Amino acid sequence: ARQAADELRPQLIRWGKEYYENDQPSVPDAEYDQVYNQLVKLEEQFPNIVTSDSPTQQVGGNVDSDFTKVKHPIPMLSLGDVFSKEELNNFIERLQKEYPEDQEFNCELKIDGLSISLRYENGILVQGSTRGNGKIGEDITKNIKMIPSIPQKLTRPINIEVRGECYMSKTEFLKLNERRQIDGKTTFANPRNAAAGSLRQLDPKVTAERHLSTFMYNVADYSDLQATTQSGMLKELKELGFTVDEDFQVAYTIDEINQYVDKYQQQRNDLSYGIDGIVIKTNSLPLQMKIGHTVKVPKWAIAYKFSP
Ligand SMILES: COc1nc2nc(N)nc(N)c2nc1C
Repeated sequence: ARQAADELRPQLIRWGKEYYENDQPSVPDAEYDQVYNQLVKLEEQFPNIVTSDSPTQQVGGNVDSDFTKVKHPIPMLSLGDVFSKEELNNFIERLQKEYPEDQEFNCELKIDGLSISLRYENGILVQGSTRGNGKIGEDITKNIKMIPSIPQKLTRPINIEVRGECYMSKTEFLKLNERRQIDGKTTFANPRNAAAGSLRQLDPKVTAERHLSTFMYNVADYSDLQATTQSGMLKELKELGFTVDEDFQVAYTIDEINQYVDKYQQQRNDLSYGIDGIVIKTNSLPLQMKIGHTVKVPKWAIAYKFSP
């Protein structure tokens, strides 16, 4: 097992660097996920083979030296993921076994973009950053200001840190790659890499011409919000001026969750942007706080990943 893990780890670290730092991965996400989960299972079986540099011990991503660094006051976590309905059901059942009061879930589309964090003081946008390694991100404030869907000023003068996904629509992606082909440049493998490459630009003018979009879905510090549920928080973010993916839906049973998953598994190709799965979250915000998170992921949320 140790020998197997010693082979998997460096490969995942190399792939991780390609994906997070150069936005040009050499393998499809599904292959990375599959090898990553092999390592997770090995480490679960033989905990003593876990090393501190193992990709399972840190949120992916690094910080490019060209950008000013930003320390996230509240770490930006990633999400645990499952790849089958059976695993999804197990996750929900385990959660409800530990927290019987957890009977209401918010189902959301998992946009295939890159995570960003936006900080507002008295309702004014003061900083935008990438997730980086979860604790330290890159300051991309100048680029963030070039994205039309990101409000420079909120409808209420509050202090808030909002997290979400920056993505490129399928049509923008195709147009960009066509242009790059004509200019004899390399093309992007998928919209996620195109969005990452466009956002992590040193020249904000380049970001401006890439027509990026955003959906905000989480709040790091929601002390100034009235909402007490995830679904209510999304509505409040919309009122504040953010763009929110309106496809979210509250579910009260595992069947309703599965119906939502099936619905968007079918509609996936008709959406104007790429999604790589569904995120199911405990809807009660106080309960989210009570359930908490591991060093890497919230324990009140799970990502159901679509097979490619
Ligand atoms: C609570 O943390 C998260 N929530 C999310 N929600 C949606 N809808 N999509 C995501 N990609 C996402 N990612 C993270 C880390």
